Amino acid sequence: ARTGSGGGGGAGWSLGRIFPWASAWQRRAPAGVDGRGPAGFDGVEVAPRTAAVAPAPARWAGTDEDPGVFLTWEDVCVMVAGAAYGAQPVSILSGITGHAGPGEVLAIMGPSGCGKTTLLDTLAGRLGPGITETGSILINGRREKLAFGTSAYVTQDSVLMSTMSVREAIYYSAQLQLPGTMPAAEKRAHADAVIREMGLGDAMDTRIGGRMTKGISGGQRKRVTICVEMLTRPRLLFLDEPTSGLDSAASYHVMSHIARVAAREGMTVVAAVHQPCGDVFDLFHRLCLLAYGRTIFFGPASGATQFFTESGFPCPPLRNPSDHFLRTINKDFDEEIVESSKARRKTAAEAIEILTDAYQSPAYSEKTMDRIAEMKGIGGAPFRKREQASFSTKLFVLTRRSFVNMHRDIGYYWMRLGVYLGIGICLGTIFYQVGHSYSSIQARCEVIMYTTALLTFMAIGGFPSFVEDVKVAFSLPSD
Ligand SMILES: Nc1ncnc2c1ncn2[C@@H]1O[C@H](COP(=O)(O)OP(=O)(O)OP(=O)(O)O)[C@@H](O)[C@H]1O
Repeated sequence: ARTGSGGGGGAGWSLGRIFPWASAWQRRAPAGVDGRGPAGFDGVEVAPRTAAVAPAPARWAGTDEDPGVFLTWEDVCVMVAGAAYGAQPVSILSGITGHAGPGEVLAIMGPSGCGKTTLLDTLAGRLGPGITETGSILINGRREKLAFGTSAYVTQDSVLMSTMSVREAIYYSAQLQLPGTMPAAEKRAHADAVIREMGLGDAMDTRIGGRMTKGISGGQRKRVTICVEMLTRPRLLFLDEPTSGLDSAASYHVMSHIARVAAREGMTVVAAVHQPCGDVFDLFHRLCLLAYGRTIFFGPASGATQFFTESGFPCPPLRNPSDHFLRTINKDFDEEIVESSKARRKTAAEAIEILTDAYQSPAYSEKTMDRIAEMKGIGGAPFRKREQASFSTKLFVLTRRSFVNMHRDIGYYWMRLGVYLGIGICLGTIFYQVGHSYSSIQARCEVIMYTTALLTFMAIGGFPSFVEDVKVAFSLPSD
């Protein structure tokens, strides 16, 4: 199997050669981790969390200068203005507290609409206008806006250029995001490795496609988006529904790869996940379970089952624990009655109250607060902006990509070319041999006016492509 981007020793090239900033990580990583490199996606068996993704300290030992990203948030509340004019603001999140550290995967779970994406957006500093937040969100104990290349966000809806192939989409991103000093061949090798790690080897040359043209599947699109964001090996990675649209095997391989990279390189991963299967759930180090904007549970993922059992909602035998958690706390469907070990069966609304109160007990919430206090004392130097492509490289790559995109888009380029030719022939024949008399001055002015007006109006036809370009530009990590 081909080794991955951080493969190190066993690979023909090393992470340190590609990412100068990563050499220190590589040196620190234990031989067993480094020498192996991430297994390919295709059919390679990956051991569960206990073996393949050990807790962070075993893999990642930060230094004073580079302790990794310790993200803490306390009492985070998010309010959004009501839809009607003058309506009261609506609370989306209230009093959310938690933490995530290097080498760990934190899963945010909860019923649909509970506030998972809002929490991710809040932590990533991406809340839109009209939404207000309160509370304290700190990185290594200080307020810090992470510099370019330090954090990445995989959104729920992937924004990709429909005319590009998988390989091209990732190559162009690699050219834009990776350091200008890195040779083009290494960028390509790194992009190829990341593509294979995500199990996209067979779809490399397939067109991404969009609404009008069929291309890769929804699950493959998701993986392409993850590839694009993981190219720079960010220190903090936010993932919104990384496994949506994937079958259980693909979900497991994608998440296990992310967890392995996190453990090896000290990456902090915060992922909003809908309905993980048992194997995927086992990959999570920590779980933040939300219901209707409130915390139901925050702590080691392996401790959630015990928490539910102690609170009177044991997981029935042969049921996936994550299914059990979500069924217990989903009150969208009134008829749902959850099974409780206590005498009376409970409604989901009652279950949520019981679990929320149970989580406030010192055994659970105080542990979280203690860990947050520890993380706030980590300190370390602010994260430096990572090197990226030069202005001239960006200009060249973006111009080239734009031309490739335009000439492949029949509606944008070829049809308009046909229309221009038609208009040219019409105007040419109408105003053929207008002569040089005084009356021809008027005819010449008309030609200029028609040509200018038509060119202006025809330019509007390019607007949809421009909008697509803008979306892609905004989805890329900003400088
Ligand atoms: N800008 C907004 N204006 C009004 N309500 C909003 C806004 N953003 C989010 N909400 C509401 O906040 C709640 C949480 O939304 P969010 O997208 O965070 O949920 P989610 O848990 O990610 O859902 P899903 O799993 O279905 O993606 C929802 O009820 C949603 O309707």
